[in-house]
Amino acid sequence: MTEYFKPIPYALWRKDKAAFAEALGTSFRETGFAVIAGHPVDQRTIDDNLRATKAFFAMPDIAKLAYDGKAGGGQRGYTAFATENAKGAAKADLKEFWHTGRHLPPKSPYRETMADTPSVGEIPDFDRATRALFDALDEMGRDLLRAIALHLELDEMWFEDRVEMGNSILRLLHYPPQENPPPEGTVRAGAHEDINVITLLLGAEEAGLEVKHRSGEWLAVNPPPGALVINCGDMLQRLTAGVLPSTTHRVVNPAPERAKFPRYSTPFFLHFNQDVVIEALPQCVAEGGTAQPPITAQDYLMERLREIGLVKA
Ligand SMILES: O=C(O)CCC(=O)C(=O)O
Ligand SMILES: [Fe+2]
Repeated sequence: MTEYFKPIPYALWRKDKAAFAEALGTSFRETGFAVIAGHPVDQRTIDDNLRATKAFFAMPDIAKLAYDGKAGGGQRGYTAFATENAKGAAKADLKEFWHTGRHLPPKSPYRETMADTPSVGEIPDFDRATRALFDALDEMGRDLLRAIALHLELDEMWFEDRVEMGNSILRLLHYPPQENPPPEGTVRAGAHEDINVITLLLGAEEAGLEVKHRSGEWLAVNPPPGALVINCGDMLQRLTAGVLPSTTHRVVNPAPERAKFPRYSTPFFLHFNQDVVIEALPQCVAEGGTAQPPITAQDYLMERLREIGLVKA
């Protein structure tokens, strides 16, 4: 049987760039996903963020709703339980979440489309801990993009100035325990694709994440402790004319013996700068990919947010 999601050691990137790029590219082409072992994000940064996350979601609804991000399409702050739905799905997901966005300099032109993240006064370490994890994953994401660039026969730094002010988002996710069976047909996260360039996901050790292989089979992703899951989003798929697929994935409800446990996971959605034009790479078209018309990252994001119910049409 093919061994999917075999952890790729991050240390290989330091030792042999070509070998790492090849391993990452092969995994992405096959499943749209990869698992990275020995990632460089400091455990303390992860632990502090998780502590802040748990403290936030433990607050009463009324306190959380003071940070409601609805007016801004849920791109910053809090989105309440059962609000977001997967594209085309009738039922909302059994999750609540928080979004931290990029911290922009006061005069940045990107302020027009990228809002500030609200500060959470009730939890003294919240702003610092979430910002620290945002920055660590932003840095690691840029490093991974260098490997992806090599795989795509681009200059290693090709992505660098296209993502440095990207509208990236750190999502703190809370899937509450399911002590009573949830309503028929509802799941923790319905089948969907991510909108962005790449996603770096922490916290998928608690079971539930499944990836739809092109054979139609749902594959469970069970990263070992300390590993990080990464996947291609729609923007990378569009850039590569489908050569690197943005694979459908979901989070299924827990098995009965885990139903009393919550699930906390933390995807970092790495985005392009809003004004980047996403246009199919000729080398990907040449190898059989299907090009779509060029579109700016901002226009594409708005189109997709309408589809998932975060921005009303
Ligand atoms: O919670 C997870 O493991 C995955 C979450 C996810 O796919 C998403 O929020 O886009
Ligand atoms: Fe996702």
